[in-house]
Amino acid sequence: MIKRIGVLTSGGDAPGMNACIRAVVLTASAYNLDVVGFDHGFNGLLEEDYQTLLPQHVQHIIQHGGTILKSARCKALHTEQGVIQAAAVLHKLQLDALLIIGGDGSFRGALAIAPHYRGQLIGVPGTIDNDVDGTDFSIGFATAIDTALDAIDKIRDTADAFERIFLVELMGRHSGYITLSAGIAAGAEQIICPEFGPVYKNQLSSVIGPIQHAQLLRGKTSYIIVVAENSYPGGTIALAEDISIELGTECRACILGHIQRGGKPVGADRILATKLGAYAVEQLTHGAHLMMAGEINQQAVLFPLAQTSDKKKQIDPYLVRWQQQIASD
Ligand SMILES: Nc1ncnc2c1ncn2[C@@H]1O[C@H](COP(=O)(O)OP(=O)(O)O)[C@@H](O)[C@H]1O
Ligand SMILES: O=P(O)(O)OC[C@H]1O[C@](O)(COP(=O)(O)O)[C@@H](O)[C@@H]1O
Repeated sequence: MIKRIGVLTSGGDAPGMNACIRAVVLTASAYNLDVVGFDHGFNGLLEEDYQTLLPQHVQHIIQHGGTILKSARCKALHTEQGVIQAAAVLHKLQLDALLIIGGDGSFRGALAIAPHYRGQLIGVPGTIDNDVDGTDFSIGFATAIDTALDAIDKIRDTADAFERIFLVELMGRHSGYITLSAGIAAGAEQIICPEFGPVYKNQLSSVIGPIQHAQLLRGKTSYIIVVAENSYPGGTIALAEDISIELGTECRACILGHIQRGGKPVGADRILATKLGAYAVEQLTHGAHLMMAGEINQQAVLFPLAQTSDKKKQIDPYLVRWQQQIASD
């Protein structure tokens, strides 16, 4: 029988985290559980920076981006002393469980605390990157795609008007999910992301060839390349400069950056966040431990936290093939 649970948001914030906190608090209240919210991710846990969360505290937050609990990365949790301290605080506050809304890094943090903690640990995937195994989508991904699309569509207007080549850099530290999805939905002519193989300096033929082909044989005037961050030595601005030199044509870069993390969550993220937040609390009452609450084929499922970090989550191979063989031709 659990009575008190803690909740925190950790790592890159994602639109829909507030909707998830709301679902956690409302569901916990329905099961007569007390909820304590830690501020600033694991930092709040280590520093005992927390607040009691009641249903009235989560009123009208479902539509807001960011997170009312704040998010952060926490260096101290990478140390043995840090994880022991985290477990000690959980025991001190008599918390029977901790619910972590974050990405695979945050779940590694939970796994590090586990050997020292007597209570239950459960994760809910919240990251725009959608790079967590064990769930079709993570909270925030759908909104980030729409935000990126809004920007890329606007860039298309000016690219068309000036007949320019544009590089648009999108987020995703280790995964091309955002880049592939936004690139497909925007009708980008070319996509550069880790899963498509590396692009090396001074070996730009794989990038330049398709541009020339599109210009000469297809009469393309504007040309948009979406690029995942960290895809090129020196970054996307350097890539734009190198392409300009090779082609002898102006090529501009636009770094979308943290704009992708903000904004009102779209409906799909609010629904996913509500479902997974509620499901995670219910599963805690059934004893779930070291699990992530994910969604596969529209079904809420539990998935071992230890396997969420495998970084093997595949981007859609059908869309990859279509993009490489048909759209980039
Ligand atoms: N191996 C680890 N051991 C302990 N804590 C970790 C570990 N990996 C990540 N964390 C904690 O989780 C936090 C968030 O992880 P990060 O990878 O930055 O974001 P995300 O959870 O969105 O993937 C880190 O700042 C750190 O506090
Ligand atoms: O805001 P920061 O610390 O610069 O981090 C940027 C990174 O965070 C993200 O937005 C989200 O990543 P996580 O959810 O894994 O933390 C990445 O796409 C990006 O590389």
